[in-house]
Amino acid sequence: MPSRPGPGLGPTGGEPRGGAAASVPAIAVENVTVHYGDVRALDAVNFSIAPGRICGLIGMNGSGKSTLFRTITGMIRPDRGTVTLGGMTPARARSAGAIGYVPQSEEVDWAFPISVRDVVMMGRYGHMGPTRRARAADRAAVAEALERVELTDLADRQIGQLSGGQKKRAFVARGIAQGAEILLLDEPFAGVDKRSEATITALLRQLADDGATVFVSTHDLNALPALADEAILLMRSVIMHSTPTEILKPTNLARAFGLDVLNPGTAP
Ligand SMILES: Nc1ncnc2c1ncn2[C@@H]1O[C@H](COP(=O)(O)OP(=O)(O)OP(=O)(O)O)[C@@H](O)[C@H]1O
Repeated sequence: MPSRPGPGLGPTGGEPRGGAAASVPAIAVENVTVHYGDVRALDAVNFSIAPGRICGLIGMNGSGKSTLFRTITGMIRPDRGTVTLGGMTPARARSAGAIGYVPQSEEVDWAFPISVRDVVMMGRYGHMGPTRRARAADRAAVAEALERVELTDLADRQIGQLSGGQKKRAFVARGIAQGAEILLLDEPFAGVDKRSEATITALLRQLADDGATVFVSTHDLNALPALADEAILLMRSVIMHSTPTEILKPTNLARAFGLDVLNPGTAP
């Protein structure tokens, strides 16, 4: 993974202002098509995201958001097209610890007997070697990550005994402890109250200010301007990739959702 972009990249985004590393997209998806049997979940998806940006992913149920995340992380291999992360294949980026993934809640076994601290420690596995024995540096990174997401007091709780927002923060902490340069979050605001949503939004902004690239799916359209520098409207392929303001224009949302989702009363 190229080193994180330095001060050449503005904290709230903006185009990279030079430097070879800054010209390599953090996430590049080229012509990606994915099928599940006969179902075409993604169809010739194309876009790229520059380092240090927060990009929102918007689309109706079944539009392919989770499939796109799984393809970017390398869990799914596309039938056609390529994904590159900082110039690397997903497999290489994963083994380099460059991708952090916060899955949808339904994908996690919350009954698994593991503490919050241990979940965050999983982010350090790539740093530990085959013995997976935590060293002082690993424990310090976990403690710092827990502090950043304000979960230090709950570190010894079983992971399933957290609230929805706290669970999301635990997984964000795993990505922080890992030192992930690309963070993918699938619906981090689902089942989360406004306060936790604001905490997570502020945290993601800090991570992006530090150079991380954040790609986040959400159904909460009203949260988009505060959350993201740019956004993608997905419906099997990219309908639009622009600023949140542009994406949220009713005519554009109608292209993805087929109705005026922000002002349902005014829908034709
Ligand atoms: N394992 C699977 N086998 C078959 N079809 C699948 C599978 N997973 C997803 N699909 C289908 O692929 C399409 C895209 O699904 P995906 O889960 O990526 O959408 P999504 O945008 O994440 O939806 P949601 O907002 O409901 O989470 C849908 O038509 C879905 O039914």
